Amino acid sequence: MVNVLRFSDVSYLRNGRPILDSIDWAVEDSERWVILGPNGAGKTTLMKLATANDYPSSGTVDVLDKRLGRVDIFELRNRLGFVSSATARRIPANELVRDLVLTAAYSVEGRWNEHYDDIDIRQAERILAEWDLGDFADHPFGTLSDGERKRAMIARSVMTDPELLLLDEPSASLDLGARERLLQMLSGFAQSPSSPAMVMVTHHVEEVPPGFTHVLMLRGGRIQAVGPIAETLTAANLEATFGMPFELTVSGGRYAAVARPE
Ligand SMILES: Nc1ncnc2c1ncn2[C@@H]1O[C@H](COP(=O)(O)OP(=O)(O)OP(=O)(O)O)[C@@H](O)[C@H]1O
Repeated sequence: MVNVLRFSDVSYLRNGRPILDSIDWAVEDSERWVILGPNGAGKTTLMKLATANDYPSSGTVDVLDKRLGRVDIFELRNRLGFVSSATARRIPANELVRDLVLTAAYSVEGRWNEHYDDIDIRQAERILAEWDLGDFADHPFGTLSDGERKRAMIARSVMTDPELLLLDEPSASLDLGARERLLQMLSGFAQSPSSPAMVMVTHHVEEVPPGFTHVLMLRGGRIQAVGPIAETLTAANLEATFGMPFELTVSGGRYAAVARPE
């Protein structure tokens, strides 16, 4: 087992306020983590540190065995896959889906005059099929539905064989069918031994894909609960995290939570 991410006593302060407070957390290469918490809990800030897009105010963050502050972050970012609504906004609307995936191998957004190797072209075709995008390969990114865009961004992020894949709210804004289709794919991907370590942020227990192994629950910048999902994602921990009582059901590896009448 290899640590791909390690936060040691990490705090992140802005305007004298702790946005993350004394976070101790480690992710191993075989693990798939869900980060769960209410609005403003600090989830996006945690992802900024995990993707080397910011630095802690105190404590240490190690990403793929490299200490933030001591490593060339551009070299590190080539070993990470990251999908968020902000990364999708940077994609030119006229970029073809095939090129979107292919250009990841060359760390560019928007095809120019690069020459692509056959091995990269074959890898892109395989990944497009895997994420059910074969029919959209020649469509411009700007014409895709939200669900297709999410799949296209994930396909791009796995093109480089990242050692750690981070997904910030991949199911946000999707309709029920698109959400379920994406969850099935994420679940299959999470359960493949050849997949990288994964960390996925969500607000909703219904969006936890079966196959995810661990959960970190955040509230007000502090860890409320952390550990293997089966024993940590409980009604009591949801109440501590979201500040109200829930009835939690688990069926076929899927979670559902509704407010418990008081
Ligand atoms: N650079 C900053 N300066 C000041 N406050 C900040 C900064 N970054 C984040 N915050 C504040 O820190 C808190 C946590 O923000 P963050 O975006 O990490 O939460 P989140 O859990 O991702 O929320 P959401 O679920 O709504 O996306 C919020 O109250 C936010 O306003």
